[in-house]
Amino acid sequence: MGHFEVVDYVIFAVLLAASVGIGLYYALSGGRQRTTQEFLMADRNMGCIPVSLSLIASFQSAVAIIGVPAEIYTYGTQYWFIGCAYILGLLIPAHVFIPVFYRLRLSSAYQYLELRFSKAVRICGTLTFICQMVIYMGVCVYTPAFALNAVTGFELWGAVLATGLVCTLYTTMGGLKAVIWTDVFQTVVMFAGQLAVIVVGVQKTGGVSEVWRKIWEGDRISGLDLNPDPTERHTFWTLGVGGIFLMLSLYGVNQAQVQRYLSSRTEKEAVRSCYLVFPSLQLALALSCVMGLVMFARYCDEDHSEKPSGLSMDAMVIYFVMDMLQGLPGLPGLFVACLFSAALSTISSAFNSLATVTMEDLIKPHFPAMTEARATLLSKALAMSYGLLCLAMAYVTHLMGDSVLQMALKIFGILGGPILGLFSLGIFFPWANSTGAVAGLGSGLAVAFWVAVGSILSHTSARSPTPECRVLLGPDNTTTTIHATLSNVTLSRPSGLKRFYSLSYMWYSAFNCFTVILIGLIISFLTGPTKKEDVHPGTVYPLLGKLVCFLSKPFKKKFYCVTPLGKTVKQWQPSQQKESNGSVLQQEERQSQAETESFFPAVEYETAV
Ligand SMILES: O=C(O)CCCC[C@@H]1SC[C@@H]2NC(=O)N[C@@H]21
Ligand code: NA
Repeated sequence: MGHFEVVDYVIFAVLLAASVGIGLYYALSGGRQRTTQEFLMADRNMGCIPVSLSLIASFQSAVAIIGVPAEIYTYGTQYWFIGCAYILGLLIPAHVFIPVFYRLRLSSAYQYLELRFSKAVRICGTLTFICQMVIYMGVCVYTPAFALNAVTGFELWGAVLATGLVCTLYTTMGGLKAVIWTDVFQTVVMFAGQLAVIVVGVQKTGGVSEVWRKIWEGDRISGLDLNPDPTERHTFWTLGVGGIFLMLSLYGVNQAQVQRYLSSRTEKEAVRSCYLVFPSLQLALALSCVMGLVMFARYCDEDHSEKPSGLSMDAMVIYFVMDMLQGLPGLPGLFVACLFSAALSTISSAFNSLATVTMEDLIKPHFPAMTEARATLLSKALAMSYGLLCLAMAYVTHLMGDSVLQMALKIFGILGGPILGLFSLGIFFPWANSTGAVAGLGSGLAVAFWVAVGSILSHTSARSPTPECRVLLGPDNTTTTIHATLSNVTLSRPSGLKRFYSLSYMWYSAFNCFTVILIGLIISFLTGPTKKEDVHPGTVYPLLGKLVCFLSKPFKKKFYCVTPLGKTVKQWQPSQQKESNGSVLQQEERQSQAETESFFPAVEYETAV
């Protein structure tokens, strides 16, 4: 089933060659990757278009291309509501996280944690991030190779090795510039591949109206499920609200994305790139969901006997693609190129961000005297070693067996959620101190693993409706319902601890984030909250102050806004720059501080006038 013509291999090889070519170009042009500023930060001179396409590519891998259609085919279009989470999931990074990180002129997001808390907090954050990305990278390398192998006999470990090596090669040679520009190229290939499958799929299934009829009768268009039960796997709340925290953990505080924001030539360019992510992410989501619907329309009214038995849902997507594109030379190759583009662009982003944080957060602080040449060489060696580590992780994924989409989203929830909580604790709660931060992160991770392991051991993965597919059978047009797939039988409502374990994995990000914040604040207050004047300027975003000012706009006189206590506050104008604790601020720092203060009005409480 699904053999490849020569032209398909040529297209796949062209994709790999193009990526290596871009890497080579950036290795031999510009500053020739001789400084970490260029290698890790792309000289901080990138425009918003490439940055925004690169931001998409970072967390849109073969997992989404295979996993989302499988999700839609099995459970209907409920997952599509995650698109609602993209609104706040991108607005908050654009207006809270980017200004804070950009004005502190960081290289690694975790430098923020040392400025706001302490070196220990920075190390803990960095190590958690490294765990998250290494495991996630394993899933991303494994997914395309495994799915292809299951259906087409495509050489599994050969593909994994080819992907890993090509990716390590151009990441090591061309640094962040190469990673961003290959991401741009690979995102275009990714969209093209999905579009090709949809167009051919619709045409082969009898046209749009026929596809729509089958989808409608197959009850695949899910309504707005407002069920508030947090153990329901996918509802508007778990996807639309729980998804916001998933997005914040990825597009707000994940180093791979923060590094792209920081590589933008200006803060405004970075904010614009964040805004540009929204339409592209909606397009990516729509393409994946439509692909799942077309696949459903194609196979719904067929008995499932002729399919190779035991194919997982993820492999079924490849089966569908090869079935659609067979006999159209070049298109199977295009889809394989699309799959590996999605994987490569995510893995290269992960490599590069891992190398950056390892250098900036774990090595440089201990070797301040290290020369640029040696530091850059070490960064390249790190990219290489992470490449090999990720191949090992691919094997671990082989053993896990969950649906790849669910696996990736769980990883983000279990490890990304606590990191989001740690940064939120620092940015929104000035009283939080280092002890609270470490205790919060530790407890957040402990609870996260407790829930995750609990849900695996008690097999109460969140209840899901048994998908049905009503089809017209026989000449007398009787309708029969068959179960599209044998999903786990819905269990009786679990109680107590079992209920806790059956929390929907889409709530992991929010739940773990709040655990870190709650514990972090409690410990901070118990061990002596941080005083306002001790907080490093520009590391706190006065959410309350901004909200109050924003909400009280109608009543606000020029330069004043009313606090909830009815007092008037005088917004601090840059001209009234004070020497903070006696030391004269350097002109440049004064300017950046003024910028920061003007963005976050440092409110001073005066007696009511
Ligand atoms: O594709 C992957 O590698 C991970 C699965 C998707 C991750 C999340 S889901 C919400 C957001 N939208 C995306 O396209 N990726 C992230
Ligand atoms: Na990708």
